[in-house]
Amino acid sequence: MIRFESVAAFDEALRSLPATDAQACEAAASRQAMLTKPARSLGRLEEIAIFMAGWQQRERPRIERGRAVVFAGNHGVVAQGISAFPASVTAQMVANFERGGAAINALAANAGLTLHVVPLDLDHPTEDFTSAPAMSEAECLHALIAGAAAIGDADLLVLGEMGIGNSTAAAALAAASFGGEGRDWVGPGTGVDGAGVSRKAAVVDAGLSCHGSSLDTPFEILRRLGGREIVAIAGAVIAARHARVPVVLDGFIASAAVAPLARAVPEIVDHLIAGHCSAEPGHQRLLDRLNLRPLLSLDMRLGEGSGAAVAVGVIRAALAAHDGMATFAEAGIGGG
Ligand SMILES: O=C(O)c1ccc[n+]([C@@H]2O[C@H](COP(=O)([O-])O)[C@@H](O)[C@H]2O)c1
Ligand SMILES: Cc1cc2nc[nH]c2cc1C
Repeated sequence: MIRFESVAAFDEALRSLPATDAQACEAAASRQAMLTKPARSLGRLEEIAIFMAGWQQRERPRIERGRAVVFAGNHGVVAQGISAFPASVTAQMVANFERGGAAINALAANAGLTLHVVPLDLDHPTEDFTSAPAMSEAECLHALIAGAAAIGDADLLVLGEMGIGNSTAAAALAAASFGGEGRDWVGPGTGVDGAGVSRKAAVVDAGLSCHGSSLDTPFEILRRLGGREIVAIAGAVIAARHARVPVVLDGFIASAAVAPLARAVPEIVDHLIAGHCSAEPGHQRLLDRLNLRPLLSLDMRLGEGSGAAVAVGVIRAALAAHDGMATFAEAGIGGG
């Protein structure tokens, strides 16, 4: 279990990532080649089965302990008028998750996932990143630890978030990690109008200029511009990697949590699947920078793990074909 007891421990965890199991990948690829279908005719379903085999270290991967985790956090930058909703909605939606009434409750159940909701100090929003670091070092480490602790004993992990204002923080993380200005990464989020989108761009630019050359390590980018739920996703991604647990990322904000990590260590994405491409305009660009190809593109822009949970249905389909199909030899079919 990864500890994140210090910034040095975080850096060490990020720089000592295990690789996929090449033997299990080879075994799964050989099995795919023997199944009763023209070579590669199941397209990305074949790649998914091989990906899952590598991380689960077995020729026939399974999803028996699929787990969705939704982290929630509040953001000081909401004071800048950058969301269509007030910060109070974060806690109200957490209560909705706990009562079972949100989209992710229905979609996690539909995908055969247990759902775990992790509210992170909602009564204490982060600082407004246009004038101060969003978090202290201790607060950022605490959020990383909460993320790592939430992975449980999953054999597939879905990561999502809830946090009014976090599409602005996500845009700032993307810009700090991959370059560009606020306007290259912002979008409507929960539904602000054109003037709101321009305000978001100015807020991101103000954050970038406030923190300037201090945005030089993954930890400092997360700490200065992120939020607790975003940092927790980063912690969960690193912890899952050390436990060799494949991860399905949700939308723009979940992807932005990985951006500071990927800038420094591009292979952090090797155990990640982008569940979908959200309608937030920066998401496709961000996925391109992360070198991730989304499974679905359904014009969703909800967050809370919803798009990733829908994508689990595709992953289950890939494993069902991989495990259940007959080989040419078993079926007595020649010429394959
Ligand atoms: O996942 C996405 O791509 C996505 C796109 C837009 C909005 N959201 C959700 O909406 C909230 C952030 O939007 P905003 O406008 O408050 O910054 C947060 O709770 C996210 O889960 C999520
Ligand atoms: C209602 C609502 C639900 C959400 N789920 C994730 N982000 C959200 C933002 C709002 C506003």
